[in-house]
Amino acid sequence: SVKMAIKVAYILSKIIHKTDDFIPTENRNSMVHALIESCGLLKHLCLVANRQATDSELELFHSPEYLQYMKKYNDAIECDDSFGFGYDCPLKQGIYNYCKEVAGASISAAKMLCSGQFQVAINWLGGWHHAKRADAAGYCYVNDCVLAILQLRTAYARVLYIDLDLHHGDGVQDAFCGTNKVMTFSIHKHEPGFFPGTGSLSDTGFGKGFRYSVNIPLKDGITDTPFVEICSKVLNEVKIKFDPLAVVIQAGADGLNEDPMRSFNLTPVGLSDCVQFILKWNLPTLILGGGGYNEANVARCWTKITADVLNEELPCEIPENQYFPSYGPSFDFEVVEGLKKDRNSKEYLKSITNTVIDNLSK
Ligand SMILES: CC1(C)CN(C2CCCC2)C(=O)N1c1ccccc1/C=C/C(=O)NO
Ligand SMILES: [Zn+2]
Repeated sequence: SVKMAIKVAYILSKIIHKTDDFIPTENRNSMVHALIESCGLLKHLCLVANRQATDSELELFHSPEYLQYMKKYNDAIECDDSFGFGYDCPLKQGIYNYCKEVAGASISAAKMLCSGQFQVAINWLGGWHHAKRADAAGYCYVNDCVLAILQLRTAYARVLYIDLDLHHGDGVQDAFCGTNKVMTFSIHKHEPGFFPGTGSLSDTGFGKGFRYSVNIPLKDGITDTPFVEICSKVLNEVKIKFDPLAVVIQAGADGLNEDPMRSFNLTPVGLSDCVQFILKWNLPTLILGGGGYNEANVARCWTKITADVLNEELPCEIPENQYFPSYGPSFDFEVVEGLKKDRNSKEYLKSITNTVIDNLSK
């Protein structure tokens, strides 16, 4: 089928290397951008210089005390464990500037969609879905997903949030669990003791938001085909029932094979197929990053998603770029499908699909 060329906004940060300091990886965000650039994709994108979020923009979701605490420690080098900081979320110098940069990028991307000038906006620096109003969690300090959704809600009456990360998008679900203007859909690993522990089948929202939280809890080992199949089946029902006017996709890549999380057997093809299924709706769509700790595979995945959004071909091999050695020994774009045992039986997948679709039709 002939695909129309669509206008795609891509948020550029001048301090992208600084954002790498706040994820437990080496140069991840810089590698993503360098690979996208070396594949010649920037000329097809509308590059938007990032603008840091203001304090008042961050306060649209986060508590002033929480932000004040981060501001205070922005220049310091020690911290205590209040507000969720401490082991999982070390407070580092520049933390507040990092939050403003990342949140600003997701808000800027959302603003591009509100202007009606773009069909898709991409911010690979964003996707930090665990952060709470006054609590850092799961290595997330500012919930840029929530701030982007709030921005989209100024122009769109109903916004759908879709979380493809290995982990449950709890911070976003909590933020909107009481409203029927934002539906949150999250497909994730759900096993005893696996972070954050929420997002079970019975986790469907409260009050006015009842049945506006959709959760697909999975076991280890799922592969591309059943992942794409369950996503498209349930999202098809979500589209009919909720009739969204804008969409936010968190494309966290820690479900890929060879990720240190060692959980799912996904490849970039599976994640990109999910994104393509959603883009067929022709709705204003914001694409964010998220988890993903095998830097080279995250870069391969998000570069493939960017190329597929543009309907542009990828080169066969990894082009010369600053981080070329990280792509050895294959030096190509392929991430092979994992061989871990798939603990999601056909019966299990069928039963959760039916339950979720039943919930949607009540
Ligand atoms: C500290 C990191 C983020 C990294 N990591 C692994 C991967 C590579 C080295 C250890 C984790 O398990 N983490 C976490 C620790 C505590 C709670 C949550 C997470 C991850 C959240 C996430 O990805 N959400 O989408
Ligand atoms: Zn994750």
